[in-house]
Amino acid sequence: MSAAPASPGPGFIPGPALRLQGVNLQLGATRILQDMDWQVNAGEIHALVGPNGCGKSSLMKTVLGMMPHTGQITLHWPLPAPGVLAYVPQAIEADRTLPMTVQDFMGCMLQQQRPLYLGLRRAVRERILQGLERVGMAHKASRRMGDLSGGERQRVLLAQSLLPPAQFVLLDEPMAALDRAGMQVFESLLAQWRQSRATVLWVEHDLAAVRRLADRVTALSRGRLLWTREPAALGDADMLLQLFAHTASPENTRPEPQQEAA
Ligand SMILES: Nc1ncnc2c1ncn2[C@@H]1O[C@H](COP(=O)(O)OP(=O)(O)OP(=O)(O)O)[C@@H](O)[C@H]1O
Repeated sequence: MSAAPASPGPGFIPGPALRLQGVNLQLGATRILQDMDWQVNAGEIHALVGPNGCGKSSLMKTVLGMMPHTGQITLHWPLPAPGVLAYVPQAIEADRTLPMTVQDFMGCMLQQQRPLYLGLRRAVRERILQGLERVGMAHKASRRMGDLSGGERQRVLLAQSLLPPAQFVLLDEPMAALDRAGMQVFESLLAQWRQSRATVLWVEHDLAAVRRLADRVTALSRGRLLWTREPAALGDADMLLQLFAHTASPENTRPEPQQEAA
């Protein structure tokens, strides 16, 4: 069962609705996304599921405008001025030798109006610490990014998505490296986004979590949209078999090489 939507808090700007029409993405000879017509409602937590390599992250990057797609992608913001978008990528690599602390990283994300080597303004530093506090990472603010564990890095990625508060949130496997306490933190963030009526697009492999926490779920297979349903549909064994029995890879548009004659 999906969690019952909490009533929105006062003063929140709701998130946008998202619409894709005839979206295709081809990189080199590989068709990554094919003929995507899809809609995400304003203010819903919408999960994207499917086998490895089926195109979930590519779809998310396409929505973010990071991919050379064809077709139309529209965000219907409820206010005349666009709001804030937050993105938690699947992973970031941090060079251990790079002297960039967690606090510096958060400062870059906040785009304060002066170079980092001049230091963070006190007000910015306080906001950063509040964000890190929210994910249990305030005590690591002075650690180098390259020295963090995978789960710690994931928590910092979640922290940067909180500043400033966003109305459209894109999460690519945000629970992948989290321990049990980290998962609870993530669930509380989801509840916060729900409360503020943010639109959340959430790529996830943990189908039990999706069933429990999402409002709707879309399944992808080999770069195509398979279905959009209520999360309870994930309890249907036949549906899951249909989804995961497929091989994951998108289609290669190049013809297979011919066997040479003996
Ligand atoms: N830059 C690229 N050039 C060519 N192919 C790419 C590129 N980026 C991704 N792909 C291919 O696109 C397909 C979809 O990748 P994508 O990362 O979107 O899958 P995914 O569903 O998010 O997988 P996972 O669950 O493993 O994270 C994969 O087969 C991948 O190899």
